[in-house]
Amino acid sequence: MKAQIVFASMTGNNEDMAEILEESLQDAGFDVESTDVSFADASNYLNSDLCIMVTYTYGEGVMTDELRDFYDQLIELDLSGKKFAVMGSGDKTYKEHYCENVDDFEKAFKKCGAVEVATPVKIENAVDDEDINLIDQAAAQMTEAFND
Ligand SMILES: Cc1cc2nc3c(=O)[nH]c(=O)nc-3n(C[C@H](O)[C@H](O)[C@H](O)COP(=O)(O)O)c2cc1C
Repeated sequence: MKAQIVFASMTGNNEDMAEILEESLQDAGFDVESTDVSFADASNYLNSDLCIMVTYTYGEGVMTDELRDFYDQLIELDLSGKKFAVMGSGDKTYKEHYCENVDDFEKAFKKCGAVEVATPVKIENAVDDEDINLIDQAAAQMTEAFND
């Protein structure tokens, strides 16, 4: 099974999440490709069974230009028959905007016809041991979805 992870990260927290998820999925037998959103083309999701977005949220939920460009590509795709998951790191001091771009991508994948196979993981800032458990649990849910 092929998994495509796209991550958006400025200071490394979301990149760390993506790396942990990548390892976890590889251990479960997935063939994983992980790409920085700056270099990613959303159409790559068409070649994978599991589509994953790991994203920051900056600017009180307003997407950065690179995230918006990627989002605009994604929203045009037909991802019927694909499975998806989203996760990200944000900061609760931004209150109602906490991890808002994670929610934006969750809605976008649903609009594209993909089926969500893991509970979104939202963590605060840097990854700690508890967060690693959450990411691993989400990876287990993703894996389970292919065993049904
Ligand atoms: C200027 C600025 C704006 C931010 N806006 C938000 C926000 O709206 N919502 C949120 O959850 N976190 C917000 N954050 C926190 C970052 O998303 C958080 O630190 C995250 O871990 C950064 O991820 P990265 O290290 O992958 O870039 C903001 C941080 C900065 C510096």
